Amino acid sequence: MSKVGVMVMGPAGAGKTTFCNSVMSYMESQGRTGNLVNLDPAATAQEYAFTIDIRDLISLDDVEEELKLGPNGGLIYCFEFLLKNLDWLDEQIGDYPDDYLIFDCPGQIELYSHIPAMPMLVKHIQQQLSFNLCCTYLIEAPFMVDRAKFFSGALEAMSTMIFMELPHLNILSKMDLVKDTMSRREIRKFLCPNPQLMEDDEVKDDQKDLILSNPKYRKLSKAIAQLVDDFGMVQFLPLDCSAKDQNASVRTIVTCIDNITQWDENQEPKEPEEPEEPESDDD
Ligand SMILES: Nc1nc2c(ncn2[C@@H]2O[C@H](COP(=O)(O)OP(=O)(O)OP(=O)(O)O)[C@@H](O)[C@H]2O)c(=O)[nH]1
Repeated sequence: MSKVGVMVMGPAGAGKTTFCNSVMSYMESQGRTGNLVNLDPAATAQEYAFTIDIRDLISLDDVEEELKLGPNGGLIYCFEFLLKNLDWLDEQIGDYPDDYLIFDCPGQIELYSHIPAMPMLVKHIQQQLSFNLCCTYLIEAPFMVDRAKFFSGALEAMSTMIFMELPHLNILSKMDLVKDTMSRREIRKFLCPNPQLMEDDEVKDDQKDLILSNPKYRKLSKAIAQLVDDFGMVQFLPLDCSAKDQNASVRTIVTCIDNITQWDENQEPKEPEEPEEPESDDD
């Protein structure tokens, strides 16, 4: 039996909730059971019901109203409140020998870059609740319309990977929206990119002034591309949740998650080890 958790992270509107629903639908089609955990205190209604919902503990609306905080300050307050009430989360998660939790996270990227609440939560779920966790980081494919933006997105994903210290999968979401602006062949280069990509980038009209007046621009972009490549983490998996056969789109991703988290439905639960008898002084 396995306890597996998938943290679904990424900027606002990247398609995290849609992806969570697609994973649930795929798992259903495979006769598997997953549970959705909503960690977004500002979430709205969605397709699959949340099994665990942070809004049952605290909601952003209440925090904004009672403490007069804005949406970002309110979100951070909600996470700090959750960290002070981890026994609530423990109780909600329960102590099942076998569990597959999909955590739908908020879209504020400061949670993934420097605010310690999210890594602290991750450590608690890993260490106190014994879940094998992995992070999926979604970035919208249509934003990657040029290579400089692509590498900037890759840096953002890399920063999350370093901050969370979790096995990490990058996902290019909304692949269906790419076909109007860039051919599929073009975007496929980004799935497994290398610094050479910066060499043959077209200079777009609206960037010409910037580039011509600042020759350091491309040099800097190339240096960043090299850095991302040196880290060797820049592979992206494509995702298209609008596809008729959504299951096909998430199958590869779920298989990767299963491999990373060592999910195994057939594994027998381990017998708890007998504590060793302390040696008697008489011996
Ligand atoms: N065309 C297309 N649209 C998508 C896809 N995935 C999500 N969307 C749309 O993108 C919008 C945002 O999707 P969400 O799943 O709510 O994104 P999110 O990352 O959870 O958003 P926040 O919770 O606000 O951060 C919605 O209108 C979705 O229908 C996709 O694969 N293709």
